[in-house]
Parts: sequence; structure tokens; C-alpha cells
Amino acid sequence: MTASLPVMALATRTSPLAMAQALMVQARLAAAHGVSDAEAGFPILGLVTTGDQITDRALLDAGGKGLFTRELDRAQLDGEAAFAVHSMKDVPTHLPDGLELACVLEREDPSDILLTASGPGTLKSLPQGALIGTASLRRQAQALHARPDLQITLLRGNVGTRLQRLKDGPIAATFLAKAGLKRLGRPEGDWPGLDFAHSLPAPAQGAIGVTIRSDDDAARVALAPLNHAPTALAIAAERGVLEALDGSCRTPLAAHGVFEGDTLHLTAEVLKPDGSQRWRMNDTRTGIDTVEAARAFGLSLGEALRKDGGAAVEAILTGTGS
Ligand SMILES: NCc1[nH]cc(CCC(=O)O)c1CC(=O)O
Repeated sequence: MTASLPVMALATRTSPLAMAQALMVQARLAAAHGVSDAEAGFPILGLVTTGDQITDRALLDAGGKGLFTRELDRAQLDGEAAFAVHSMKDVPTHLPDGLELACVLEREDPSDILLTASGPGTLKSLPQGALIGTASLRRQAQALHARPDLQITLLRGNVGTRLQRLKDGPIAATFLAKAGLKRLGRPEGDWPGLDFAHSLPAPAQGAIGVTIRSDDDAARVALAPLNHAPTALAIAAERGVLEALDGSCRTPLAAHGVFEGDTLHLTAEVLKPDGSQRWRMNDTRTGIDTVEAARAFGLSLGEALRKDGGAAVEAILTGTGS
């Protein structure tokens, strides 16, 4: 490379996890293009998003999609940043006009872990009636499906805050994505992940993506060596499930895709928020090699699940169910 590469900024949220992820992308860009001063070639632009400023209520009550992405989108469209680095789990299925997903890094372990003050927990190991802190409808519903005796309360905040809350009581446990803990270099990142039988991850959990402006060919070319095709295809399928089943982030749903050889295995699930019912389906496809084909696979599995769930699932999707 490429003394000719223009300086291209990376927009990111300012949370410790978002910053760690932006630094990963920055380092990989610098390595891929032989840039010795990564921060000079690919400076990081930290932005506070609407979602970051909401701490006192469940995100689902805050309204609107893309609470964690809007300000990053704007920075890209305004030309302040060539790239925005995202946890793909937080990115709405439809990007704003003028932006596109240009690269997805190889996925980290997508599983959830159950954090307790005394170490790794499992849904089975929790005491009768234990109080779980979470802001995630999916995790709430999955926990209650496995353990109807559990109690749920709202808990948000970074890992340190949450650990302190667990120590203070009365909250016994909280769920976190293993990928985030690993990227923060926390020892809990090496704890065993929860079994997908009860704790199927959110669509795209564990995957980092980078968006660009659709007209920015230099940015697209710069990112190409960072893309991991099996991850990009797996999360496109998972996000297809999301697209078929949810417009609102108010649906407890999970999806996981993984390749075995050239066969993509996809599992999708919807639950009642109170965990009293769960619908799960899986399917496989061979030879999927475009994001469009992967999305179509996900859409079809999501639609099949929707059909299978009938009026009960429809009531959950429209928010009229319990
Ligand atoms: N909802 C916030 C969020 N978005 C992405 C991650 C973790 C990292 C990832 O999934 O890539 C987290 C934290 C968590 O759920 O524990």
C-alpha cells in the first residue's frame, strides 16, 4: 500500500465496548494497508448516541429504532466519518438511505453467559424464585420459559456497575453477551456460554460490522480484506429472521446461523414475554454464497415460524399479546 489512501475516520459510540471494537477495526485496517500510525490513518471519532443517554427505563419504552446508531449514521452522511463500527446486534435491519454494510468481522462466540456475584451461573443452578436483572425481552422470556419461578427486574449499565449491583443484592444474576466481555478483556469472557437449548442468542450477537456511504468506493475497497464471508452470510440469515418477525424490537426473539462445511444451519425462535410459550424452528441450506440469498433464507424461516405460531405469535408481534 498506499501512501495514497486518504485519511478515513471511524465513527463509534463512546462506551468501553464500542471503543474496544473501533480499536479492533482500526488496527485491522492499519495492518491490511501497511499504515504504521493507525490513529493518523484511521482516526476514531467517538459520539454519544440517544441510546447511551437513556439509563432509567427499558430501551423498548424509549421508542424508535436505531437508538444506538442514528448519530453515527449522521456523521457518515455528513462526511465526518468514512466508517461506522457497530455491534450488529444493535443495527436495525434496514439501514438509512445512502448507507450500506460493507464488512463484517469474523464472529466471536455469540453465546450469553449468566453472571452471578459468586461466578458463572446456569438457569438450572439458580435458587428457587431468584431475581434476575435484565433489560432484554429475549433474555427475560428465555429465563422464564426455562424457570417460571424466577423473578425479573430491569437492570442496565456496564459490567462493573452490574457486578456491583449483584454484590449489593437482591439481584442474583444478570445475562451478558460473552463476546462483549471477551473484547473488554474481562475474565468472565472465558466463562462457559449458556446452552442454546434455552439461551439462543439474539440475531447477529457477537458480530461487528462496519458501514460506509454507498458512494464511497475508497472506503469499500479499504474494508474488503476485513470481511469474513461465513459470518456475513450467517448474520444476514439471522437478520432475515428478524425482518420477517419484528419491526419494533418489542418481540422476544432469537436466531442463530452457523456453517458446517457449505451448509448453513439456521435456528429461529419467538417467545411470549412471560415465557409461557415458545416457538422454535430450524432449517438448513447448502450453497448460500450471497448476502441476498442468506437474507431470503432467514425471511423464509421467519415466515414459517410466523405461520406455525398463528394468532398467538401474531399477537406478540403486534404487541397485543401478554
Ligand atoms: N445490547 C447491547 C450490546 N450490544 C452488543 C453487545 C455485546 C457484543 C456483541 O453482541 O457483539 C451488547 C451487550 C450485551 O448484550 O451483553
